Amino acid sequence: MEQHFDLVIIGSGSGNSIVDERFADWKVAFVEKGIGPLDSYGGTCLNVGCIPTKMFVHTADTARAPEHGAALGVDLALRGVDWPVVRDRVFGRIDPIAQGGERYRASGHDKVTLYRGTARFIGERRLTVATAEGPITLTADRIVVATGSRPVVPDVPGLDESLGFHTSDSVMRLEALPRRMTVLGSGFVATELAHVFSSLGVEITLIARGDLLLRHEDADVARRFTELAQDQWDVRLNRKLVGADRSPDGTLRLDLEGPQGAESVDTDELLVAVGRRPNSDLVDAAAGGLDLHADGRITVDAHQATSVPGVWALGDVSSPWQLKHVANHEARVVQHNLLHPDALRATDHRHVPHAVFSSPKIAAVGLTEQEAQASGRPYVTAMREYSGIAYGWAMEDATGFAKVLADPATGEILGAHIIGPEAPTLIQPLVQAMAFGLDARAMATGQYWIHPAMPELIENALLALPLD
Ligand SMILES: Cc1cc2nc3c(=O)[nH]c(=O)nc-3n(C[C@H](O)[C@H](O)[C@H](O)COP(=O)(O)OP(=O)(O)OC[C@H]3O[C@@H](n4cnc5c(N)ncnc54)[C@H](O)[C@@H]3O)c2cc1C
Ligand SMILES: NC(=O)c1ccc[n+]([C@@H]2O[C@H](COP(=O)([O-])OP(=O)(O)OC[C@H]3O[C@@H](n4cnc5c(N)ncnc54)[C@H](O)[C@@H]3O)[C@@H](O)[C@H]2O)c1
Repeated sequence: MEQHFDLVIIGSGSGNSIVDERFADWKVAFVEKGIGPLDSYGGTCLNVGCIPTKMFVHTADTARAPEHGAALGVDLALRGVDWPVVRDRVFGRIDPIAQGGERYRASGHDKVTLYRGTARFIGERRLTVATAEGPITLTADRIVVATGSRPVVPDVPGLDESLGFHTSDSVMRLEALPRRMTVLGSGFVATELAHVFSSLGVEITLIARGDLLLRHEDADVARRFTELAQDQWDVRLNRKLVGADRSPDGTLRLDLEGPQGAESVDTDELLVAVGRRPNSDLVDAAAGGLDLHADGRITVDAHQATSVPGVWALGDVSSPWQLKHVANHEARVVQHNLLHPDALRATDHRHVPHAVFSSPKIAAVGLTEQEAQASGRPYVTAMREYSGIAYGWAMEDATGFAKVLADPATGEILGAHIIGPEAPTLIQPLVQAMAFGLDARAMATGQYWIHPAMPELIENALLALPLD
């Protein structure tokens, strides 16, 4: 069977938000293969990414209250963690949203058809979809590829499906909390989920291949985070996983190579979190004539157009930033460009912020100091500790700081990095300043800063910049 459409959208994550009432006259098809253990509709962020992880992080932060209370003279005790209640609160909210989104797409509009199955290009603007009822061919004037990314599993002897390891797709739905969990990786997913499970009482061993965790952060931040992680978890730096095996009693044995030679770790569950690869292969982008980067991302121009006229791509499948706010922005640009082909809009990737919701939290925007150094442009930095502001005294925070980088001549803010409580919220005024061209001096002195609130940390860091 063959069907022709005005528009086909592949992937129901950020792609799902493109079609609104302005497309009412368009004949549209959505294609979604299903994600996570339940083959859910709605993509990574909703089902297996940002939203469940942050719901678990908030729970984990709450479980850590006794530790914070002790520093303040408040004697709290964690009496227990009811994992099924924790887990079912999260997915009891998320799963119905995914189901509702799918129902709406499947039956919400006469001119919209939802196909469940994997789409693959078989030519320019020509696809085959493997549905439960058999293959179907779709052709379209316009196609949006929003197929996202998936966890990478490194090629290590024994690390295959029969081992029973987890990725972020499955680990949040564990039947029961294990006594021990080993996390392979040292990036966003590894450090956020290590925080979640350790706060809920699981002994964490974290295996990193380098000597720093979160090594893409500003080096001062990555060093501070690595020190603090070593106080919480059994962190094995400079290690390589070379083998994995499960014994008959269920114990997983992981063989490592490190600075002291061979060693092994016994554990109950393994979480593999070593990065995500773009799903351009699943959609056979090359067969559709789409140009690819060496790392598999689909090549797009400033308007999110691919190398094939009429085909657009957005989000993790094409973006070097695997972040939901970036995918959302790109989806809005694609939406505009579909509706206004004669007045195309470009994406704005100038000041992309990110946050890591671990313990402690981290947030950043703009250049790291190592990037500023490599760029050769003049810069100055200033750093201020939470322990130097009144609210930091209130919290007894002894480890957090904010660091800012600026152009010494103009005061242009080049980068900002915060590690400590509420970092993802605290960074936002700096993102705004960079986006709207507010310089460091004007930002610090041209407005009131509520006393004694946490943003005084930013005010103090900006005031400390040695500008010309
Ligand atoms: C654990 C975790 C936590 C995260 N936390 C954050 C966070 O706090 N903040 C943040 O900004 N970002 C976070 N991210 C990243 C964020 O989730 C992604 O950047 C974002 O969801 C990407 O959106 P997308 O639309 O590109 O892809 P997706 O949302 O992944 O959508 C792609 C969809 O396409 C489908 N698909 C793939 N191939 C095909 C095919 N051939 N045919 C049909 N369907 C197909 C998939 O099943 C999927 O549903 C997190 C990611 C993970 C894994
Ligand atoms: N808060 C957030 O915004 C958030 C949270 C989670 C995920 N994400 C997005 O999802 C992406 C994927 O997350 P991630 O943590 O899987 O990837 P990542 O790129 O953040 O980190 C991967 C880590 O694995 C390490 N690594 C790579 N290969 C390895 C190997 N063979 N053995 C051991 N370590 C290895 C890398 O050195 C790196 O530290 C992130 O880059 C981010 O864009 C965002």
